[in-house]
Amino acid sequence: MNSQHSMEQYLATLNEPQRQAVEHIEGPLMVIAGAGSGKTRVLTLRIARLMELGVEPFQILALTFTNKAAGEMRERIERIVGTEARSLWMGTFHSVFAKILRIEGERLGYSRDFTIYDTDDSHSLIRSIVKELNLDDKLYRPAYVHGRISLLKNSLISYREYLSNPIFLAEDEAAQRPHMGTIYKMYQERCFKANAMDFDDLLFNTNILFRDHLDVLNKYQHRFQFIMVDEFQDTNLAQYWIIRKLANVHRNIGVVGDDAQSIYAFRGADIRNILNFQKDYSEAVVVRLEQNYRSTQVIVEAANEVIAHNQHQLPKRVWTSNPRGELIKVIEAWSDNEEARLVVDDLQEQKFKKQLSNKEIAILYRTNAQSRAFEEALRRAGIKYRIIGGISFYQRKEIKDILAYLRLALNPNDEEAFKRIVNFPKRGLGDVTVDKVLIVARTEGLGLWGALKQANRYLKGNTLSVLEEFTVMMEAFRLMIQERDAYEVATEVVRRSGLLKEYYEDKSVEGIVRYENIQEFLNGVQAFVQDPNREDKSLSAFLQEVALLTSADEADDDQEAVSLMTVHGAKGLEFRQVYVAGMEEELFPSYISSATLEDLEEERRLFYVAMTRAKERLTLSFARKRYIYGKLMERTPSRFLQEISPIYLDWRGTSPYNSRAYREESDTGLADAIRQYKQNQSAIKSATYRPPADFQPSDIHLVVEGARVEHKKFGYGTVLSLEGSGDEKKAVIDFEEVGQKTLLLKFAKLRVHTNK
Ligand SMILES: Nc1ncnc2c1ncn2[C@@H]1O[C@H](COP(=O)(O)OP(=O)(O)OP(=O)(O)O)[C@@H](O)[C@H]1O
Ligand SMILES: [Mg+2]
Repeated sequence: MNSQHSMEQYLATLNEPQRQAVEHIEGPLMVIAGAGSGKTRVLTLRIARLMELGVEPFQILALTFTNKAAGEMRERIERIVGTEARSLWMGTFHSVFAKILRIEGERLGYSRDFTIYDTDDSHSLIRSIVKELNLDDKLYRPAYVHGRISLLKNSLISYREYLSNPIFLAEDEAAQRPHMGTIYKMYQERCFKANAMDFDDLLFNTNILFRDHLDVLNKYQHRFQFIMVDEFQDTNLAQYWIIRKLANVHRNIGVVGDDAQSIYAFRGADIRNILNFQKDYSEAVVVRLEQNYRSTQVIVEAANEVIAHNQHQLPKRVWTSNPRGELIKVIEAWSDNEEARLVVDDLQEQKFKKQLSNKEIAILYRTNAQSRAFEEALRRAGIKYRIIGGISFYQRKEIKDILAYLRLALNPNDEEAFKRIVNFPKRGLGDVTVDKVLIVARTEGLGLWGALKQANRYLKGNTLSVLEEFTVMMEAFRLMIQERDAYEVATEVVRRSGLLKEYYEDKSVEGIVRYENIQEFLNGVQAFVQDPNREDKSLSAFLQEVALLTSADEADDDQEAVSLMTVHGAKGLEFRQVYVAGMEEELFPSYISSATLEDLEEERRLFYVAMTRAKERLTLSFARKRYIYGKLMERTPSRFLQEISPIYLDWRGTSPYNSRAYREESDTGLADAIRQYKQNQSAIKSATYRPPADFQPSDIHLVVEGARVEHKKFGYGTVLSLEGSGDEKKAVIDFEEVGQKTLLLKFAKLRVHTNK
């Protein structure tokens, strides 16, 4: 009774097309609509309504962009229909189909405990294959080869198809990499032998499973009466085929997306899936949402203007009845560091003026490398922030070490895990021994575990006994897994493996941090097993969850922190205030992407995504000079800035001297900037005479009396005098912001204007 009431309340807030989509029951449905028009909301309410109409939660499959998005959606639905919502099949494509492959993977020859290889594992495997084949590792760089294999798999091209179709070979030959097919084949075979799947295999193998095992397909086709996909524009072929097959019986497939926000073509996402959908489901009800509920008029209209520059797009109108709102502020800085300072100045002012909390603010950038300057500026201002994406907790060395132990305990054929930890902590087992084991495993078809068990046939002496000790230990872990939960196993593994001792005894700063991280990791495993909503508390379930975390999943929403992330990571999210940094040519649009029209259009969609994350206020910033690979380079403002009419912009002109703030002396950030500009002007000018190596990070030989230097923390300064020599060399520096300091050059990491 209560719950129905709230469903009705929700329905009452919807506009007409939204209601039509929510109330749609049977048959295919496609909602293609602009940013902020309520697509995700419609999808959520439709699920709740279906459940209210009596559809069982396990009959509904909903695929989202991040696991976090799935969690949030589940919570919302729970508020309407109650705890039943927990039994919905919801998550990313990868996590849902990994779950199904755990259950059905034996059909394909994988055991239940298969490992999911992460990018590092894949790269390491490729590196060893390239080495074995004696190929040029510059030509066959792991990241490149992996990208190529990934794209092939996401386009459902197996290595067999690759090898039997001259088209692919011709492509790679043109790129002077004729051995790509051989590497692809070996890569797949090695993964299979190691009982491992990489990320792309989760989709690729699901397709094979459904193609070759009709009884399995049939089971899931009947189970999932309703299938829903958010962010449909970013599905690739492998994903499209999975849902197409699954929906074949009931044909209740509902997709929502926005072609203007398609930003994963580089990973094989294909907007044509939107067109295919209309072909495959000609009876589909197509709903268009045009009203944006998220952003101000200024933001909506400016975003429309930008995206209109793309030739390839479906015609679409987006409007809003929200207030007109503030103009889009453009911040122009002289350097990347100053850009960060000005942004943080503005952010502080806004926080104060509008009583914003940190979590209502986001700073977005095109590449992760841009985060450093913002982190520093925020830290200096004492503002809490969190980086979403970047190096995640689970990517840290010490955590990957524990995970490798746990993975190997669960899947004793996991070669990449084995290579990582067989000699860590140090046991005196060298590469030669490791290679021997792996060669026996491969050539005799024993698999890694078989080869380990028979080590006495091909090893002897101390090496043999150490390796046998290792094998016995892993065996003990293996037995434990069957009886104990993930937490009990993890604590035992951390202790017995010697990992805890290794880091406990390391009293360097890094060692202490690593030790703490291990504790933190164990806390995480404990929380996992204590979660009352979780039925499966096994190590296997835990490892699966960790392997499938997307970078956006790690954000902790309760935290009172400003969010820093790439634009890609911000998809689907919204914030009251958004800063988009680095609006410069060759950065946004990125250097690689301005090459072809198609790439440029993808960058423009990315910028459209960035702009439309903002609810109330949007700020765009760029720098006139920026360090690129350690060199200070001249920058040109992004063409995207020109694509917004001046009527939407608060751009204070190209010179800070013209600015209102300069005249009023009210904007401290800008006033600082101007001061610094004046002081640096001569240095910068002279520096441009010998581009591009005008700045030399931390070269102590260039620190001479009178030199202008920049310090990470203290900012700009002038060297007054020098003392001592060699490692003891110190400089007395007069910093503009913090005054005089004496620094030991060895540690100071100064950037020096050579001033020649
Ligand atoms: N009918 C409505 N009344 C009030 N608020 C709404 C309505 N529809 C959507 N909203 C709000 O508008 C915002 C955007 O909605 P939502 O995130 O569902 O849009 P979206 O189309 O999925 O956006 P994106 O394309 O960025 O993923 C949310 O804050 C949502 O709660
Ligand atoms: Mg959405």
